[in-house]
Amino acid sequence: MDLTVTDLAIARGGIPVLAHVSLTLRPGRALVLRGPNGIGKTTLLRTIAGLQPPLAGAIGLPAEDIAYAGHADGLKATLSVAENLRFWARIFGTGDIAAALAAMDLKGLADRPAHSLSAGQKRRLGLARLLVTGRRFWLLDEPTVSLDAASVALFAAAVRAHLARGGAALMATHIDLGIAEAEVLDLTPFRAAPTAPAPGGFEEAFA
Ligand SMILES: Nc1ncnc2c1ncn2[C@@H]1O[C@H](COP(=O)(O)OP(=O)(O)OP(=O)(O)O)[C@@H](O)[C@H]1O
Repeated sequence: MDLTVTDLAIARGGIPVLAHVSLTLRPGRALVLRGPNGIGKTTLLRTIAGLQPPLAGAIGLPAEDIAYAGHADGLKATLSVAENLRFWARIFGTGDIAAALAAMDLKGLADRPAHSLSAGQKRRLGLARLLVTGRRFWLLDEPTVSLDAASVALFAAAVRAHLARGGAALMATHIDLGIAEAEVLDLTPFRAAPTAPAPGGFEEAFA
């Protein structure tokens, strides 16, 4: 089954951000969302992940097929790296954390409490969590923030392996991940038209 977005209109803080966005993401494919700061990449990902409703349009894919990794890493600070992954593996009904530890080079940190990790190590753990979800459609918001070059390469390899297994990835990122087969969607043309000012102007509207 594909992830389909049809004629989507979305808002943030009550203000329309994007309109008429349509896209299709097929298993085995990656799509990179591009556009200037504030265009609405995060808002689009949050909407597709089911974290906020769209203003209009349709999203064709059950939320249970989606794993979302946003800006917050969502780690349990007092649990170790391995315990964090086991926790998520249980939530998602999967078992094996060894492959996730290996994929993001976390074996040597497995017993360290999450709160003691560096920013990049925390990010690697957050991304390793994707691997234990067992979900096919990954929605990733700036996944490489804080990662060094070696970790970006590890992450790109994990995404490629996911695609090869029939997974798919929709990613907002400003950097080139080196995933040559990824398609790019520039959201700039979909910027929503500014809303009309209220009759009587600002002062009347807020009087
Ligand atoms: N919590 C919020 N409340 C109200 N408005 C917000 C909030 N977060 C973001 N916005 C606004 O919503 C619009 C879209 O923001 P969004 O974060 O989706 O953009 P983005 O393309 O992901 O940006 P960036 O590249 O800077 O991460 C922007 O105009 C932004 O100022």
